[in-house]
Amino acid sequence: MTTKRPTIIYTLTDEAPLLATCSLLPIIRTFAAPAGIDVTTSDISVAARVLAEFSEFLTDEQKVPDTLAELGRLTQEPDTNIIKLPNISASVSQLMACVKELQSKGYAIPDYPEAPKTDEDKAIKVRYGKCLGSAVNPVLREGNSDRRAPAAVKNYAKKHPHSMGKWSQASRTHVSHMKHGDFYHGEKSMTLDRARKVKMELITKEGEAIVLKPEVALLDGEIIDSMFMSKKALCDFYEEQIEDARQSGVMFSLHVKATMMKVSHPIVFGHCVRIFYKDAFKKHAALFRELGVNVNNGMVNLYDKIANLPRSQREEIIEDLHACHEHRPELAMVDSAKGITNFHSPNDIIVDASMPAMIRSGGKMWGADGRQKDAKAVMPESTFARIYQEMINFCKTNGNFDPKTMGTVPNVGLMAQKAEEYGSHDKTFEIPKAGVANITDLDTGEVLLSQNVEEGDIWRMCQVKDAPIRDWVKLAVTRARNSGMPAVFWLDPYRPHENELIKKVELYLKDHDTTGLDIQHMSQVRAMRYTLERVVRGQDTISVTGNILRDYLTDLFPIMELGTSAKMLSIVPLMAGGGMYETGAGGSAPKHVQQLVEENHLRWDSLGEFLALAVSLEDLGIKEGNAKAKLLAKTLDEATGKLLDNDKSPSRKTGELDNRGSHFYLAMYWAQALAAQDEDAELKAYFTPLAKSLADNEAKILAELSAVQGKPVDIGGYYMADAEKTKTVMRPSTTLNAALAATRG
Ligand SMILES: NC(=O)C1=CN([C@@H]2O[C@H](COP(=O)(O)OP(=O)(O)OC[C@H]3O[C@@H](n4cnc5c(N)ncnc54)[C@H](OP(=O)(O)O)[C@@H]3O)[C@@H](O)[C@H]2O)C=CC1
Ligand SMILES: O=C(O)CCC(=O)C(=O)O
Ligand SMILES: [Mg+2]
Repeated sequence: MTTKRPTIIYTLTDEAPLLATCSLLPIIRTFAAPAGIDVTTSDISVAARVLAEFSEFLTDEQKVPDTLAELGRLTQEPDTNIIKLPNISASVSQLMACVKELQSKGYAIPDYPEAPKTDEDKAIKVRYGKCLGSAVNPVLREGNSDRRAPAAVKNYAKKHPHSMGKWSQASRTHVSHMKHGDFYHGEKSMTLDRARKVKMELITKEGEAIVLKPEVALLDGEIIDSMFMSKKALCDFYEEQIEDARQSGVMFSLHVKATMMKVSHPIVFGHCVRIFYKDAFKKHAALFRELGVNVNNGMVNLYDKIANLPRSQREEIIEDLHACHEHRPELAMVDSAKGITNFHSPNDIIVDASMPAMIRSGGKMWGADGRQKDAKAVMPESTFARIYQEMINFCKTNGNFDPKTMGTVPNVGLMAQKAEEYGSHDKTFEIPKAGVANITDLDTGEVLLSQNVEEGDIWRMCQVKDAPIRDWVKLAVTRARNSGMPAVFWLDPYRPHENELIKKVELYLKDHDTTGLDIQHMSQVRAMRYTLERVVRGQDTISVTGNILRDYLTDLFPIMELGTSAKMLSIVPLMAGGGMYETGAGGSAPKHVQQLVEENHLRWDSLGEFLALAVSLEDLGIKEGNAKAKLLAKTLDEATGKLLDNDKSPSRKTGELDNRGSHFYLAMYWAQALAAQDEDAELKAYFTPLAKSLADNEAKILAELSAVQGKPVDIGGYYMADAEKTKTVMRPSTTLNAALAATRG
């Protein structure tokens, strides 16, 4: 029998979370060691994934294993315990920047072929495609999602409410979505009567059969959907909305999720940009074609492509673009100081984070003049856009939410095994010719679902397997039971897919004892209204949702309740028995890196990591019968509570306590909690000296940590920072480093 040591796998990702890890990981290892727990790492950064993909271009010393594939495999093992930090879901421009940086560091990987001509280049583009967008989370999320604000965090937010912008009834901010011709309106759905293999095929009007996806293996009981977005309806919609914003004098902003919906949303984004600037695009059509301009990747792509043109030609284009603004509405800005608009890159405005930010600030977005103004938030797909309008209506009527009194809305999300739209990118196609798009049984030739499509329409197939649905229903019942909160399934009976889900939910609820539980299902808009009526009365309600709403609601409610989704507990009970603990529900905060590099201050809050680590340790303790791990979890929670009470979270301002300082306090409080307990004498003896040395040296350590702030630092890269340089920057307190080293012996 092998006696594998209990192991926590800590992911190394990108940007602010990776920087924070440099400081936090040595602390975690110091505390885990005496419980016999190994903390190993797994590098799943964009850079590591690119290098793993293009191994044959590298020297033997440069080659790295495919850690993401290995981690994905481990999610199938029952004792796996992963702490997953947010990672970059790269846009094309981010990927190209990453490639450039790696090449400059001597990695002879190929250029990203934006407009491939040869078969070889086409193959390279396909391989780079694997590193684009949300390429990590769907591989690891082999379980459904349980996201909530722990009681200590919620109570802290009630005591120390964050600022909220005022909502006025006169606000003209609103959401605009398509009323016809989008994915919602033409959706068809079915539950499979048996396992089948299907293909996705387009039969053109001329009778040509074009196989878009040769084979998808489907399981018995799986729900599949076929849906398309009409290009014409989308473009007409944009024309109307742009004109409506101009006439009514509100700013125009476009909100998509191009990271997760990496095939469809860049196309949806590109149409909007081309329509907005249509006169300039018409005038320069031939040149833009020749240059390979592709604004599906944002205006940044256009600016890059014209950068090397003769000055006069470049200036003429810029002038023509500017001239378009004269008869267009004002554009919402991502960074008004730098002149970066909402159209710069589809990944700058990511709907799950951008809409809550707008609602939190009273329905305002930034204008080019640096002022906050009302905006038309355009979200073409109507399926989920309506929830935001419902919340806006509520805020206009009732005023802004009050974090001091509002109830909490945890989420149970259907996510496992690439559920629903978020797993559809390999089954999403821009239709090359008008015709009929069929999902056809490969063996019998039976057409299961069929759509009439035109050239340029976006057609996709979504899947959700039966086992994840059963698991999701079970998780919802468990959470309702454990929390005592009502649980609402946000399911729209007018939507064919959700109608299929409702049947399954009703069936699988019967597998559980639901006596005394309040479990209902309602359409999204009603569910939002019902939940908000409770929220303002301080009542809590679990939202049980599909994959997209999981994503949207776990930023939306936390941002209202806690000011950020970084403070969420985000658990993925893996269906094979293991656990993945995501840290927070937000992303990798690129702006924080900029502040670190310019001013050596990292405002990233690792609360999400602290919470995830406690649950990971607790789970490991229970599964391995490791009492020391359980005690580490309990004392870590105490330390986290104390950190909140004593206000030792990072400040946004340079010169004040930052991420590294808050890690010091966590270590000190954790060591003190272990020194104070009497359940385990060994741990008490082990941590008492550390508790003492940290407390004795508090002032000295803080001085060392703050002395470095205020000056620029060099971490030797962005996508692949230099490990030694980063360590020097992120671990500047020799006293703290020595105390940790002395403890580990
Ligand atoms: N689980 C995952 O892997 C996820 C990854 N992403 C990826 O992250 C990147 C950035 O996405 P974006 O939409 O900008 O969202 P982010 O969540 O990264 O950022 C939004 C803002 O939230 C605040 N914030 C988020 N986390 C923290 C934290 N721990 N401490 C302090 N503040 C925090 C920051 O505000 P401020 O700047 O005001 O300090 C930040 O600018 C993208 O590549 C995206 O795809 C996004 C979501 C989840
Ligand atoms: O994987 C991504 O790109 C984003 C994930 C996300 O936003 C979420 O899970 O909340
Ligand atoms: Mg999200």
